[in-house]
Amino acid sequence: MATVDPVLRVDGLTLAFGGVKALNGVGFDVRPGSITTVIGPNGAGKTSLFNTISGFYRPQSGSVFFEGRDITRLPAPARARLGLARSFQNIALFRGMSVLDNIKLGRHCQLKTNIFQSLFYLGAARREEMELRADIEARIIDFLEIDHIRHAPVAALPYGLQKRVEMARALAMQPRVLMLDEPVAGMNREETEDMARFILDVNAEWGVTVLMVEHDMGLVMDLSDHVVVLNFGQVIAQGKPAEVQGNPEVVRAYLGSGDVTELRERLRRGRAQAQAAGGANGAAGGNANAGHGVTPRDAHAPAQEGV
Ligand SMILES: Nc1ncnc2c1ncn2[C@@H]1O[C@H](COP(=O)(O)OP(=O)(O)OP(=O)(O)O)[C@@H](O)[C@H]1O
Repeated sequence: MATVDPVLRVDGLTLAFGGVKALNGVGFDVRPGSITTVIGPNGAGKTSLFNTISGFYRPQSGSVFFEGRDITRLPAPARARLGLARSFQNIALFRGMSVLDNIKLGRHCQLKTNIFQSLFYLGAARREEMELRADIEARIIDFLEIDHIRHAPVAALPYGLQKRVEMARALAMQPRVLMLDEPVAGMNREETEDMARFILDVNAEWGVTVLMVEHDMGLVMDLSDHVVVLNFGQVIAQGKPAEVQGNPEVVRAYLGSGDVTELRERLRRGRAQAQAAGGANGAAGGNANAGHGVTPRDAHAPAQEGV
């Protein structure tokens, strides 16, 4: 069977803060068109990894390849221009600006004209601005169902909508790889389901490869094609969701870290589902894939408690 070249390759990344090795020889491939998720207990190195891939941190050793090109030394904006866009764990929007203006800022990194020309609406800049506006309105705003808030200041929006606007801004960069840092952190159930649907649609309908960091294990299992598990700055397992879920080393890493919040949450969800089913089907309580209102990517894998 022919092998597919990875759209993103991380090779032997090492990053240290003083004596702390946040990343220690991290390597994995992201297949084009996939949803790949990085998980791991608190302090495992997930944020450091994201910051290194997107160009905010410079590793001491190792390389990042994007579509076969070594981008390890490229600054973050140049990576964004190549098609590597990201959102942040803590929302990084201009809160006083409208939704539309925030989204437009995302697209400016792709414009041939500079932002000052755009401001004064000169010649080609004006045409490009008009095309930009039409493109944004037609595609991204419609797609993310934020038409009704396009002129609202970001600060006035509920958290879930702000996260959606952040995703819209990242999409305005026309990425080939979209990096999402904890896309559903702090969201309620309904907001999480909406975001899960958008991630799946961005991937399936727009053909955008997704690389995300996420703690919500139900979402990870539902959405991911490939899961990479970090612990103490090293990849300790990777594979299909069901494979890593049942991996004893992964279970040990979560228990050993004392990071039992997620386990508690999974048990709580399981109990809630069992109650909702009226206790008629005891198996429902053990299925962490249920409850997100999306179809699991790894639909043929056995649903099991693991991580
Ligand atoms: N700027 C920094 N200065 C010093 N140490 C840091 C810095 N950033 C991260 N670290 C350390 O590097 C290690 C990895 O941290 P990182 O934030 O990447 O983990 P994480 O998996 O994202 O954690 P969490 O799930 O809690 O966000 C930790 O030991 C952390 O204390």
